[in-house]
Amino acid sequence: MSTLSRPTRQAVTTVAVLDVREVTLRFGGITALESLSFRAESGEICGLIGPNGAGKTSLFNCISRVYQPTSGEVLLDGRNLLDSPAHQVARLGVARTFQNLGLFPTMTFLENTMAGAHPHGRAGFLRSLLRLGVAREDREMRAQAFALLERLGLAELAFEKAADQPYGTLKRLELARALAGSPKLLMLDEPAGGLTHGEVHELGELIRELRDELGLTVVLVEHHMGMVMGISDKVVAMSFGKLIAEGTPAEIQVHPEVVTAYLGTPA
Ligand SMILES: Nc1ncnc2c1ncn2[C@@H]1O[C@H](COP(=O)(O)OP(=O)(O)OP(=O)(O)O)[C@@H](O)[C@H]1O
Repeated sequence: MSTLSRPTRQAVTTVAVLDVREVTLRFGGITALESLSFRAESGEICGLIGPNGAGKTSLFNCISRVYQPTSGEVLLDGRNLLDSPAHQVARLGVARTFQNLGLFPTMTFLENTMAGAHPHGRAGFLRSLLRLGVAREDREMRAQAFALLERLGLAELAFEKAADQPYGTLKRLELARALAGSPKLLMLDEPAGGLTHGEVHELGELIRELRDELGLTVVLVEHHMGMVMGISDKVVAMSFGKLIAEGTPAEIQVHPEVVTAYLGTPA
């Protein structure tokens, strides 16, 4: 009989894709975020809710390095994002959309989408100057951008300018632009804002499908409760810069502190 002992089960320590640790953000006398912590696990859609001024956008801005937290850490796959300069965050795998559409109106759908892929350009500055390898990379980027537009049902608009297109269409284009950077973490800032009821439902479905197809982890800031509760695996609720509750959509909807934060009175 073998003397080898049975393999012991190793302790499994999971590293969250996004791990926000005790983040505090102050603007002079205003505390926008106070010692806020939460995790988004791999493949999770994590909804972030809270009344106006709760600090949701400030938190987004800390994760995407627009703001420098006063203290705390923001880890992406275990690596502190705050150690990296803002311009490297996209390259590390973080992409975001904006409340007020961060698109270039005079550029075509294809060009706008390709703009999201630039952080991954491998040609390098010197090679770019010498035009070495740039043409091939450009072709690859165009093909990838076109495939994304196709996936989002925008292929027929590839050579149209973004200006004057319907808002719902531009929201999809912004999603294409964010995905062009091949992110692991996709941060969506009020994607349902300004959309019709039907468009919100479609967008929710699309976000879930893209999460599955591309293996994304998604953080979703949204006031549209139907969308948040419909597609999130987990919901994090904030009020006055603090986390007040964390749980499944069903748990959060009846959480007394969440109800109080929204209604202003205890449930
Ligand atoms: N650049 C800034 N300078 C000063 N105060 C700021 C700044 N950005 C945000 N704040 C303050 O921080 C707090 C949180 O604001 P934030 O915009 O993050 O909230 P929010 O939850 O995203 O709100 P909304 O749902 O209305 O977008 C507010 O009191 C806001 O006034």
